[in-house]
Amino acid sequence: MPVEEFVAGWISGALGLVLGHPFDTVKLLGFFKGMSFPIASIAVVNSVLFGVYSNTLLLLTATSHQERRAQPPSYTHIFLAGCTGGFLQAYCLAPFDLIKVRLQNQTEPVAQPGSPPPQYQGPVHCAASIFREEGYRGLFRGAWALMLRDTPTVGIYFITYEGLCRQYTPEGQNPSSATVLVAGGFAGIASWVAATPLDVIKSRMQMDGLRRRVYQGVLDCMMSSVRQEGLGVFFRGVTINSARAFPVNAVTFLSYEYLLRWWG
Ligand SMILES: CN(C)C(=N)NCCC[C@H](N)C(=O)O
Repeated sequence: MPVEEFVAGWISGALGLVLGHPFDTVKLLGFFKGMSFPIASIAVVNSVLFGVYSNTLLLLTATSHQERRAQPPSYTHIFLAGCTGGFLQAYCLAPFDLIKVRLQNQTEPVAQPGSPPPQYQGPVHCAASIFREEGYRGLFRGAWALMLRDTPTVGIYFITYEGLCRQYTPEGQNPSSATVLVAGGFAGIASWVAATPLDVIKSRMQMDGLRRRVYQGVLDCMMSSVRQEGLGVFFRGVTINSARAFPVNAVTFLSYEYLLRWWG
């Protein structure tokens, strides 16, 4: 199994993360002040995403990354490989994402002088507390919603990227840097616009069960959210998700493409 796609995915995920840092800091109230946890999580998850995507395409089309410009895979194959990458990335992402959401939803993200300490004092403390209080399965709370979010939307991510690259690149050639940046940025936006409804539900499922269970499952969470807040609930955060998605994914794809070309 070729491993360079996993390594390129890891490095490009880390570079994208640095660009997404200001947006995540806004969203997460200082959670990303330290960079080590996000690098350890997002970069590893990105490595799984790109590595599984490329190896699934290799299985489906018998072409390596270098051969794919001359023999472009069909959009059906790209979508299926993207969905496979999305499904497996969701499994790896689930515990990290749960920790992120739990920390994000703390009213006091860091200890204030004179006030009681926050429930979770950092990512490691948060993981240990969830494990202690909710068991191993607790670390995977909301994982189904995450898989439902990521499986189709990562398919959309790679279809958009490939579609735009093909549109603006002469046949058989590698896309230019500008094309890769624009296609990667729009791939990020398209996938996040599609992912936002389930992203909202996923976060609610991850917060559920902290004191008592509110939702019976993903469907129940969707129905009661719409009943109480209307259909607009599914678009909460779509603007910041899209604003973050463009630069993060432009840089992710650019570095991924160039690393693979460089390793040749
Ligand atoms: C849930 N969605 C939209 C995705 N997983 N999209 C593909 C990768 C996104 C990239 N790692 C990012 O953080 O923007």
